Amino acid sequence: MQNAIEVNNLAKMYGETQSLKHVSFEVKQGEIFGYLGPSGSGKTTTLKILTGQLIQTKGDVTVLGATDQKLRSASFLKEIGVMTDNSGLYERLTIQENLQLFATLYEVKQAKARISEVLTIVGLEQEHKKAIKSLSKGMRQRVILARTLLHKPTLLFLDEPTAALDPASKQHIHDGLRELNKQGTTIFLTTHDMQEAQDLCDRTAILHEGAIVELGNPKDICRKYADNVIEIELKDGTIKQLPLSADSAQEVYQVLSEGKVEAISSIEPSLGEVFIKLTGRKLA
Ligand SMILES: Nc1ncnc2c1ncn2[C@@H]1O[C@H](COP(=O)(O)OP(=O)(O)OP(=O)(O)O)[C@@H](O)[C@H]1O
Repeated sequence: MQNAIEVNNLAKMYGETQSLKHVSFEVKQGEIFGYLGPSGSGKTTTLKILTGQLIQTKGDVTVLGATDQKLRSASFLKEIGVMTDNSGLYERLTIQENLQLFATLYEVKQAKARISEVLTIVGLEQEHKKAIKSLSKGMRQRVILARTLLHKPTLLFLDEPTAALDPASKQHIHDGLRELNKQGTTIFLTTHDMQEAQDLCDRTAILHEGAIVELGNPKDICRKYADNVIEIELKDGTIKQLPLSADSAQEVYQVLSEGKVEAISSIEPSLGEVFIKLTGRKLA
């Protein structure tokens, strides 16, 4: 199957500032791909190049088979959905009226039914009569996501979709994204929230100062940086750390057969800890 996104040796200069350096990765059809990095690492720059809003200095980008000028064509824009923090909602109108307006603009067929579908995906079907001005930040974000979905994009770009949202609102957005993904939508999302990446993404790229420093499944990345140590918690509260090797087998067998074990776990760093290890930088 053709990849949804292919990026080869991508570089971007803003005057003298190099914001991307030789970035290469691909996103498979049907994946949720997380593009992680701290502020200023180049996430938005990449997203803008992939969605035809910015032209790269060097390198090749193919999105849904489109390259160069085609990334700015109407037919390409119909295939993708782009969600940024730029709201553009009409404050005095209701959720339903806002979506109706955008459905007309996008020439969405059977708009009423589609609006009902997207509201169900974001969990706002009961709230459709509420005015935008009465909504919380999290609910507004869900309306923006619903608007992004109206024209049934097969590939969705999300720029920090849950930044500054409370945990319950984050959860609603995550549930909506999982549902969309289940229906076949490929999702590319930027975030500096490592927990979000760990919970949601099939694969993630970690970006640092314009370069990818790690790429893979979040669990595999964490395992790669694990210290290969297992921790045994005994019923008397003692904690033993043993190397994950054949030499530890006898000791593990002994405590297990004596019925002393409360829990055995492997010690793996979180994605956030891996990031700090790789770059020496903390995330927000
Ligand atoms: N229009 C611009 N002109 C000059 N420099 C820019 C411009 N846009 C971005 N940059 C620089 O390029 C680098 C990458 O910026 P970018 O916005 O892509 O990072 P980011 O990872 O999305 O950050 P954030 O999480 O804060 O949005 C930064 O050093 C930034 O200052």
